[in-house]
Amino acid sequence: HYRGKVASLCHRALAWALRLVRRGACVKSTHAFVFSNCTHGKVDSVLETFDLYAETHRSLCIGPQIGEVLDEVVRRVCPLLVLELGMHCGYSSVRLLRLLPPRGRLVTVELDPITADLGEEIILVAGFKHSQFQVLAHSSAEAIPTLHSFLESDQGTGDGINLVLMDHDPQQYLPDLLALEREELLCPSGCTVLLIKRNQRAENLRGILDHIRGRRADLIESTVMLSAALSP
Ligand SMILES: C[S@@+](CC[C@H](N)C(=O)[O-])C[C@H]1O[C@@H](n2cnc3c(N)ncnc32)[C@H](O)[C@@H]1O
Repeated sequence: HYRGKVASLCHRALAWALRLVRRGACVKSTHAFVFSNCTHGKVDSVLETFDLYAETHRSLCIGPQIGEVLDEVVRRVCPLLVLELGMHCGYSSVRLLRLLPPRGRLVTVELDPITADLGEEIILVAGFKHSQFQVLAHSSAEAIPTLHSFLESDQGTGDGINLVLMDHDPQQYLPDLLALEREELLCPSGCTVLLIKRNQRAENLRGILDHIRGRRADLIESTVMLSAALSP
């Protein structure tokens, strides 16, 4: 009489425990898999190993499908200075860095310090040097006001940020864009903002979309990504 119910309960408990374990282990296990299975110094191998991991494990990386949309935008904008909010394990950072022009630089922000360390190691494993990127282990709200001093010390990218990739906390997308504008960190001749749309409800992004439309920016919407070219 109770066998079916007990089996169903056990199944649900196991699924819950697995979800819990995978959620906790996600960053470390992604890092360990990529670190030990990719060819060090080969960018394509690093990205392919991330994709291989994501075939069998839960992964927060944007993955190849969104990655190709990102590549297309980076090739078009050819940015000298990119700001990434939400680095995680470094997948999108590596994707961005491999397409930057020789003088191009990436500043990437990650809230969790352990994740930030692991992501930074993966960027180095992919063959990039500290002269090409900077990891800030802070929340986006803390990091943005500090970017000024960082930009001023950077001769090649003095015009400001040309491309912003937001893939952190959707609740922060609008406050962070407003802070970037208030701090005058965006390139005065125009800046492209990419917003990753995961499973957020449409209303969570309504504020930032209204703001972008209010600026009469060119807004390109896809199911996975919103790209806005903010004019001066
Ligand atoms: C979806 S993951 C980013 C995935 C990454 N873009 C990739 O494709 O590899 C989101 C990351 O943003 C970080 N995060 C969340 N809120 C943040 C905030 N307010 N500031 C900075 N990072 C944040 C999380 O710790 C997490 O590592």
